[in-house]
Amino acid sequence: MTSGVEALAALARRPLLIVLDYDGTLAPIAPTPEEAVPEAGAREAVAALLAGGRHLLRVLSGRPSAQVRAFLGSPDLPIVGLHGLEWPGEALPREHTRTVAKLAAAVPDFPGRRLEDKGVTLAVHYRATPDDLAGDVQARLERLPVPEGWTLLRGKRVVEFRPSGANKGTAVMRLARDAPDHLPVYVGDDVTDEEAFEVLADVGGVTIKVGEGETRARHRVASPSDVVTLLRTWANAPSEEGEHG
Ligand SMILES: O=P(O)(O)OC[C@H]1O[C@H](O[C@H]2O[C@H](CO)[C@@H](O)[C@H](O)[C@H]2O)[C@H](O)[C@@H](O)[C@@H]1O
Repeated sequence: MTSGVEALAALARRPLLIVLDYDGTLAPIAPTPEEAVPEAGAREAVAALLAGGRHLLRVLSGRPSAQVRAFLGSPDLPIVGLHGLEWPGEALPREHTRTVAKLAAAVPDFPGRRLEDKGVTLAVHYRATPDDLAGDVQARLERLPVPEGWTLLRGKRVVEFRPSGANKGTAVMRLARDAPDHLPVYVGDDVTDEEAFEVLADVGGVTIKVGEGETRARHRVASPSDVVTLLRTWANAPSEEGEHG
């Protein structure tokens, strides 16, 4: 395990496929989803990498892609949303609406409860739940029946019901297959990002965990601020031939 931005700077001598999570990676965790604005400099660093054209950049988020786009701008940035269920130019699976409604009806009330119905998944947030109740609330949520063919995800003060199959691991592998001449790099901070870390490690990709906590990633940076520094560094790095861009 390496730590810090310096150890990762030289990677950009090769063309990279940079796949970024959003919450906790490009934006500090905030009290509500609406308040999770990008880290200072993140929008500019994303734009610089896209403009440079040497590296490929993708965002892979649990959010609907439109929310991420609203935060980041950059209309040309490809965004895969909903943990790999939503792909640019492809229709969303619509057969899950009734299951999501049933799941929402089964979620017990608790202080600070917030349901986020994303159409094909359901997130149950408990960030606004008092700390002394959060452990019990999490345990109750994790005991809810999970429909056949669905998976319960654990995240930062959130649990999420999602159809099985698509996940950040399968999504990052699809992105990597579509860019065989680029070294895949995945940067993320949360439990769902571990799915991407696991599969990328198996194919020689670079895996970077943001923040503390156990991880399968091989590298670590401390914060979204470090992620911005890293993206800037890569945007300005010389290529193997010693040229910029
Ligand atoms: O895959 P990501 O881009 O990291 O998205 C994961 C979830 O992020 C959001 O929730 C988390 O961030 C919120 C804002 O910082 C925070 O309030 C919440 O407690 C976190 O769980 C988003 O609301 C979810 O839809 C995403 O799945």
